[in-house]
Amino acid sequence: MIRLNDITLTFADGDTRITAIDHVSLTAHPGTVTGITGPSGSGKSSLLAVSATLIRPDSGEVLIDGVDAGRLSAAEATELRREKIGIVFQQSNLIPSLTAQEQLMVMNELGGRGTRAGRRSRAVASDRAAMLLDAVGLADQRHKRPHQLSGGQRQRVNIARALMNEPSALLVDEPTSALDQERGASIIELILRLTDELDTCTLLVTHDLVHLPRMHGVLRLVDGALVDNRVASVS
Ligand SMILES: Nc1ncnc2c1ncn2[C@@H]1O[C@H](COP(=O)(O)OP(=O)(O)OP(=O)(O)O)[C@@H](O)[C@H]1O
Repeated sequence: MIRLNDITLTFADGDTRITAIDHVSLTAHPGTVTGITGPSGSGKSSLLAVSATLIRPDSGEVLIDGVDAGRLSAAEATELRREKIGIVFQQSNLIPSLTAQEQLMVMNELGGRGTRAGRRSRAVASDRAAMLLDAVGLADQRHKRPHQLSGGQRQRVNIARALMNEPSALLVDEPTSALDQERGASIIELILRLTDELDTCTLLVTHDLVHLPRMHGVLRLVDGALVDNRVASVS
């Protein structure tokens, strides 16, 4: 579970400070996708970065599976990210020289001993990579490198890679921004299905309102503050 309690985050801006997140609280449960929406500059990416423990807020608590990230040392926070958090960034950041299968295998090398599955042998990791690439519809593309894949396929590899270490939290930033409507919709469907099958608590940033009715809950930000909090029946 991800729980944010009264998060405020500011950035220096000359002599003053910009408030990127303004007293935001949220709870995301396993098996659900929470959409985070709002206009450009409203704090969506900042909220995801705080949830990922990549940025420390000025105040408030970030709890990942009950662990208070604010009380961890930098090394412990890195370990928490490896074990518990899968991140899909807006820009595909695949390694150009590696095949799809190898992109996933790299995550196993980074995975700590304490992950939900522990660090696996190469054979077990290879099986999990193959299973995930199959789950994202790329079983027959696994030996291709990023330049041989379409934008939608690269995004699918990103999602599979984020799930390699069995994270309890999946954080996804604008996964459809570089895709047409149809490919975007199929990426959203994929994230919904994997969230259900793998029981992740998923936060998904999108400015595309079309996808929001499919989510279990929606948070709308304006100027860093929560203005609408729709939580559906699924919890
Ligand atoms: N590293 C930073 N340094 C200074 N200001 C920042 C930094 N990151 C974000 N901001 C500011 O914080 C506010 C929120 O930015 P953020 O990127 O979280 O918004 P967003 O809703 O994700 O925007 P977009 O939809 O355009 O990606 C903006 O005013 C932005 O300029």
